[in-house]
Amino acid sequence: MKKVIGLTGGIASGKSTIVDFLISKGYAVIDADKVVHELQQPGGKLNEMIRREFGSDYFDGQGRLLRKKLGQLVFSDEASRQKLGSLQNGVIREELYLRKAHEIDQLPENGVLFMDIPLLIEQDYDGFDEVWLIAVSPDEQIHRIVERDHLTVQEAKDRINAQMPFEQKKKKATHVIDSSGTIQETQEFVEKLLALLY
Ligand SMILES: CC(C)(COP(=O)(O)OP(=O)(O)OC[C@H]1O[C@@H](n2cnc3c(N)ncnc32)[C@H](O)[C@@H]1O)[C@@H](O)C(=O)NCCC(=O)NCCS
Ligand SMILES: Nc1ncnc2c1ncn2[C@@H]1O[C@H](COP(=O)(O)OP(=O)(O)OP(=O)(O)O)[C@@H](O)[C@H]1O
Repeated sequence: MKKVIGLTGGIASGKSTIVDFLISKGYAVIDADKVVHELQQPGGKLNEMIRREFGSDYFDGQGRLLRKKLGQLVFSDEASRQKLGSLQNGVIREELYLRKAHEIDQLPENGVLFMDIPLLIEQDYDGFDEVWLIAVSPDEQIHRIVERDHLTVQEAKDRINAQMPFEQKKKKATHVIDSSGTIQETQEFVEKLLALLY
């Protein structure tokens, strides 16, 4: 039987790192952040919608969305975040379900599709055989965000606070992946979960 696994976790919990590992193992993966970025680029379904709502200050001369700039606005102002959500969420959801149907069609019998969706639990995405939730402490998230994205501690906290706390998300997860150790340790644990799938 084909399976679809949802992969989720807070910001900088290690989703992309696990996705890279799954791809290296030959698994099919839909990465929601990448899909959103495609939809936001010139010609994408969201590009013009965002320009109309937020103005051309958020675009460069080639019509590309200045994501960092829009991120600074929406993660420091809840009303703007909600406005962006009302604008984008329906289009994103529709695109993700379309791609999911397409990828499932391509899967071999007993194949597994992963969907990395950061807001999977917050936004009630469904239709998964399992949901894998990555665990990381807020302190570690702040540390990683500051290191990786060169944001201030306050900016890191704003992003974390825009998401549902781990304890609440845990209720909806079938498996929890601890990412507080080394990347290798996380990968070894993921290997164990993969082995349980068959
Ligand atoms: C605000 C935007 C332009 C910032 O772009 P940027 O390149 O700086 O960040 P990126 O898209 O890579 O997201 C990084 C992480 O931020 C978190 N995040 C993104 N959007 C949100 C949000 N609305 N609420 C809470 N956390 C969010 C996620 O953990 C995500 O993995 C962009 O994140 C966006 O359009 N977000 C809303 C779309 C969305 O819901 N994305 C999540 C996919 S389900
Ligand atoms: N055990 C671990 N497992 C996964 N990532 C780790 C681990 N230890 C450190 N990291 C680091 O944490 C940082 C964040 O990882 P990654 O970019 O994969 O997170 P993410 O959840 O995809 O982030 P975002 O929500 O911003 O898209 C990276 O710099 C990664 O190298």
